[in-house]
Amino acid sequence: MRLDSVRKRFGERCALESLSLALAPGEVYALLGPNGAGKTTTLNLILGFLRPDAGRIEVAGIDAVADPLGARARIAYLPETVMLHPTLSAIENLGYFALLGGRRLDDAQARALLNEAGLQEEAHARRAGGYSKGMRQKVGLAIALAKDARVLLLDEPTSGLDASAANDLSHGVRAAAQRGMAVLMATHDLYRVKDVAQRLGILRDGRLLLEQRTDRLSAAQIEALYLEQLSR
Ligand SMILES: Nc1ncnc2c1ncn2[C@@H]1O[C@H](COP(=O)(O)OP(=O)(O)OP(=O)(O)O)[C@@H](O)[C@H]1O
Repeated sequence: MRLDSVRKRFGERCALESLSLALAPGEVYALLGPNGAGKTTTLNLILGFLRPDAGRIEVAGIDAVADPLGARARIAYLPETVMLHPTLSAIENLGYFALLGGRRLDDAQARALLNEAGLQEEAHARRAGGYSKGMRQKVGLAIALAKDARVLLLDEPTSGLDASAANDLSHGVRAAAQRGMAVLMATHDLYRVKDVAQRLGILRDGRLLLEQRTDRLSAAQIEALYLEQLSR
């Protein structure tokens, strides 16, 4: 997936100014930035919910501006808040949403995906109405994995989750990358970036200030780098 010199304005306000990003299959990229930096706008442009004013967006070789539906068919998306049918179980929710996407799952396939996304076995057949936010996010990730997409987009996937749920979800995100998906994750969770992502980018006022590999950085160094960039 790649973005080349993408610009997006809302009236006078410039949400993105010449943003270029390239992600390889199997790579997890953490997009960091303060509120209003342009992270959600970036995801909405890739999803085709917004049109750029300038620049190119390519998803799995498809021009996402000219063919947003074609691109979206190759994208799985996990929003910050996952909506599930409260009276259906995780297995039933997953089966329902996978079917909407054209894929019929049997019970074993559904359970395997829920395990991969980190949802504990005892919750698989329970009604989703009683789930915590972390459990709903995990079902959302399983739904995303079921789509067999080339690109996975996540918007603040661990916001509001406890450490254990956030850790399980991070594990599921890595599993998605191991399947060969290019994963772009907008996040404020600086301490988890190193565990999940191979690269990070820091966005502020619609500009990418810095891109860096995470392997040689500690979590504390990532936080220091972030704060230093934002104080400039
Ligand atoms: N539909 C819209 N109409 C007008 N302005 C918008 C719209 N969507 C976003 N913006 C503006 O564009 C800028 C980028 O917003 P965006 O939501 O992409 O930031 P963000 O990095 O996702 O922030 P957060 O961390 O709070 O989710 C902000 O200044 C925002 O007010």
